[in-house]
Amino acid sequence: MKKHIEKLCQLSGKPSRRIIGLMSGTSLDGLDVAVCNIEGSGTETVLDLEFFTTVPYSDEFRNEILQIFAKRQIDFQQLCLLNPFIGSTHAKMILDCLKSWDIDIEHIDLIASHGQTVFHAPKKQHKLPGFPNATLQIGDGDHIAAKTGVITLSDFRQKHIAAGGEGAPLAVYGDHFLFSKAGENRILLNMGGIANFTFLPGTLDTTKIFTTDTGPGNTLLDAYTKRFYHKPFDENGAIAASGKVNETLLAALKSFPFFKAPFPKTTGPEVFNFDYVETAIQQSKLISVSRQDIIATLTQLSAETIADAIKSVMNEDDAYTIYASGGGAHNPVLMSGISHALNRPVLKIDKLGISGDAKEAVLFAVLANEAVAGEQMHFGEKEGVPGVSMGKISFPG
Ligand SMILES: Nc1ncnc2c1ncn2[C@@H]1O[C@H](COP(=O)(O)OP(=O)(O)OP(=O)(O)O)[C@@H](O)[C@H]1O
Ligand SMILES: CC(=O)N[C@H]1[C@@H]2OC[C@@H](O2)[C@@H](O)[C@@H]1O[C@H](C)C(=O)O
Repeated sequence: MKKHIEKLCQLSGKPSRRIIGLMSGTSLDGLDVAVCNIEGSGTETVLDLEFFTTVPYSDEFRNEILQIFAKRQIDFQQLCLLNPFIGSTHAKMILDCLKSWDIDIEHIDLIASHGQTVFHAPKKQHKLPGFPNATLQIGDGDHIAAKTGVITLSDFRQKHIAAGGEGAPLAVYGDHFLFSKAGENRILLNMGGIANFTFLPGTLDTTKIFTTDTGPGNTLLDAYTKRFYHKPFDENGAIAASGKVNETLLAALKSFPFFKAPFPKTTGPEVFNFDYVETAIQQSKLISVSRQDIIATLTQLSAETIADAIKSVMNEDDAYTIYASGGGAHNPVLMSGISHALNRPVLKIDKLGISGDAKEAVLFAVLANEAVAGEQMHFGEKEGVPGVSMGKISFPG
């Protein structure tokens, strides 16, 4: 409708936009909601993170998603129902947040919704000849736009795939626009369910920017902490700290093909799940491993595979600084494991003035800002960072 197109043009021309960024990641812990005021675009982007919270998912809501999450065989009706249900539930969560922050919805320009990843299948993983990289996020943006009355951008990953990428990691764009710094080589490490990092060269040469997933962040730790201790996660790494790394099991876990494949690559809980760990336990022919030793070993697995991935692009004597974000940055055992393996400190991204918990939600606000007001991006021809705008536009009426 013409009035919506006109509104979009007007938003595009504004000096700044107030955008809500939403992320619900592979940990299924809740919906991250970030109210951002964004000026400019590209490397001129200036971000003011006004409000942030994580709205926790109820057990019922999480269990509905878990029925189809990262599974090869599912009930198709469940997938169909969840697409509008997640969209409407996220819309309600946004409206509740705005109420609690005393923000009038009229003062929001755009909503940027990641949706819920339910399956991720890059070619390197599915290996089916003739089929492309694929990923699926649900929680349709039309439901968010219709329920909030705000133009909504969603489903960001499909364009990345259409332009030759694997649909992830997308953090690299926001990382470059917000955190590239002349004179400092930076590694921006995010540890959610899955871990990934962005390398930002201090030369600001965008063709040297690099990003990849590294493998598990917290997903295996969460799964085994729930199984053994009936707790959602290993708070502050306390269980890992009480156990001992089992080197035989660690070696079996690290011998998995994903870790041998070249970078960049992406992955998800489709690969890193109970089956993967149980297979490694059987291969190790261990008679018994205590539950705390399993948690300690899985924590070390995340730490070492993150460090190995960083070592694949950085030499030991290179000068660079690591800034960590995501829930894993709250786990001191994981953080010190990485620091030890790389022989350098791992700082929290909060040092750069942004909450590490908010970073991914902010990213989607930045991507929506780019789609509406950005110029062409140039990251060279290499794999993983196509210079394209992302996000589909849903009008409210
Ligand atoms: N205090 C803490 N101690 C240890 N781990 C923590 C702590 N707080 C959060 N975490 C971990 O962080 C996880 C949530 O991280 P985050 O919200 O960054 O993941 P996500 O965004 O869902 O995942 P992804 O980035 O893979 O999509 C929790 O499930 C838990 O494992
Ligand atoms: C398919 C998908 O949802 N991938 C997520 C997941 O969680 C972490 C890692 O795997 C990353 O590749 C990605 O999310 C972040 C936001 C990204 O695209 O940068």
